[in-house]
Amino acid sequence: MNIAVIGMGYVGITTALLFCKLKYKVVGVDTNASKLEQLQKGRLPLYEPGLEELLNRHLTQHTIAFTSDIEQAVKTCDIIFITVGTPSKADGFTDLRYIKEVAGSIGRYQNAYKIVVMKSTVPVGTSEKVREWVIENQSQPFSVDVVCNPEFLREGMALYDALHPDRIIIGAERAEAAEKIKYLYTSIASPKLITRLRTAELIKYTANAFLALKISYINEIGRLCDAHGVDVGDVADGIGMDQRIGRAFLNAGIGWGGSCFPKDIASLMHMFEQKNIKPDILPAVQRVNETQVTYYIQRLEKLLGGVQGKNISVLGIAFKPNTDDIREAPAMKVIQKLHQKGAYLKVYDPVVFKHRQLQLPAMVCTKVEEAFEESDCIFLLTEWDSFVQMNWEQYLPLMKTPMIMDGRNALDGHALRQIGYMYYGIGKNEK
Ligand SMILES: NC(=O)c1ccc[n+]([C@@H]2O[C@H](COP(=O)([O-])OP(=O)(O)OC[C@H]3O[C@@H](n4cnc5c(N)ncnc54)[C@H](O)[C@@H]3O)[C@@H](O)[C@H]2O)c1
Ligand SMILES: O=c1ccn([C@@H]2O[C@H](COP(=O)(O)OP(=O)(O)O[C@H]3O[C@H](CO)[C@@H](O)[C@H](O)[C@H]3O)[C@@H](O)[C@H]2O)c(=O)[nH]1
Repeated sequence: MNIAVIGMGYVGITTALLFCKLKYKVVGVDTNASKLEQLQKGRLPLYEPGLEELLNRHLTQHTIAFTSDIEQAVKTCDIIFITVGTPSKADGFTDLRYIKEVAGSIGRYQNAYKIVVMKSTVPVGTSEKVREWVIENQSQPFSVDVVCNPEFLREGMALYDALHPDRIIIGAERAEAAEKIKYLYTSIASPKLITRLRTAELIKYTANAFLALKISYINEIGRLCDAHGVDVGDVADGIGMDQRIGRAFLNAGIGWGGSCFPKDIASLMHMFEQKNIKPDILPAVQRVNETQVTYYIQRLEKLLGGVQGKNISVLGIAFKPNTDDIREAPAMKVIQKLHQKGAYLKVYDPVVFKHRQLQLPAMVCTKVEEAFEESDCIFLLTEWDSFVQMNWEQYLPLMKTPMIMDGRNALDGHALRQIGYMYYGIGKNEK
């Protein structure tokens, strides 16, 4: 059985390599020539641990190929995964233009029965539309099934999550099509839920919104912890021991970002609005996240007696560790806001600037020590292991004012205070 994966981003590359690992022959399709060229040479066009080795293994074994020729891919593959982007516009409207384009091509070049699998995150009802868009473009009638198999991988953990998902959701209108997709995953031991198309689409959004809700909730509780001198990490540990709640996604900090939570919550709200239902919880989840950045900056202003003219150094710009992705990264918002307030900014990230050239109102450091030199405050915004584990003591003498604002509550405040730093987090009031 041959598999085509259309859209070589985080999800597409991971999906393609997963199925190679599961012993299928895969062709990866994209419209971006430079991405394809890199992939063909065994280079990953993004930073994601573990994927490049797997890519090279399967290129050597000829079990993976890359092409811009969607016609050939459609004609030679029985199962076609769609993994193109589904960005949301400012009003939450999900831009389905890439999905529609691909569905049109599938219809145009269809030469036999195909199963089209939606791995891209799409609003309720889209998979049904995809089937219509395929059929509309067919030159002669061929049968087609559309299955929704949402992806739950986390960036930075993509390969592990693809191999060990908590669950595999398969939405379909025809049981035979669902069974065929379930069969692809036979060697993955995770529970598999077969459900309706629309249900599968909604499960994806609801899961992301719930995870963001957990984070916003603990961040709001963190503010109350500050008012009472209570440690939010201890509260999270205590409530997380209740199996009905769980400890995951209760790490307080600067808030959630990335390519998924912000756009998926906006899309989910839009789905409510389209049906004239007013969501109450989702706007609050967004609001806490937006005001969390302001809360940190106000705290910093208070501690430094204003930030104008102060040297502030940001450590970490990726939206989370182990990725070079800066989409909706809280660090970007912090940099813009501090710049507007007249702070002099430096920024260091161990990975991002090796892969991306960015226009920032900040000096980009090539070594971590440059960030400490003459700085009034180190603002940690991505909890890379290299930051958590580094020898902070050796950099202290380089600073003008030895202050750390820990935007991820990731450092050992007690140890840092002992070596002479003024250390602050949010809701971080450990004994
Ligand atoms: N990034 C994640 O961690 C993640 C996790 C789960 C689900 N998702 C969802 O998966 C989808 C893809 O996300 P991503 O981050 O991998 O996207 P991405 O933006 O990194 O990559 C999308 C790729 O699709 C390609 N593309 C666009 N139009 C095309 C066309 N007509 N034909 C062929 N290729 C085309 C682009 O060139 C790009 O390489 C989105 O719906 C997203 O919400 C993402
Ligand atoms: O306790 C926590 C956990 C996460 N975050 C932040 O939340 C954001 C998202 O983190 P994470 O979920 O680990 O990363 P993503 O790669 O965006 O993955 C999410 O979005 C993907 C795309 O839809 C889904 O597939 C995943 O299941 C879902 O976890 C990041 O800014 C994190 O720093 C916190 O602030 N506190």
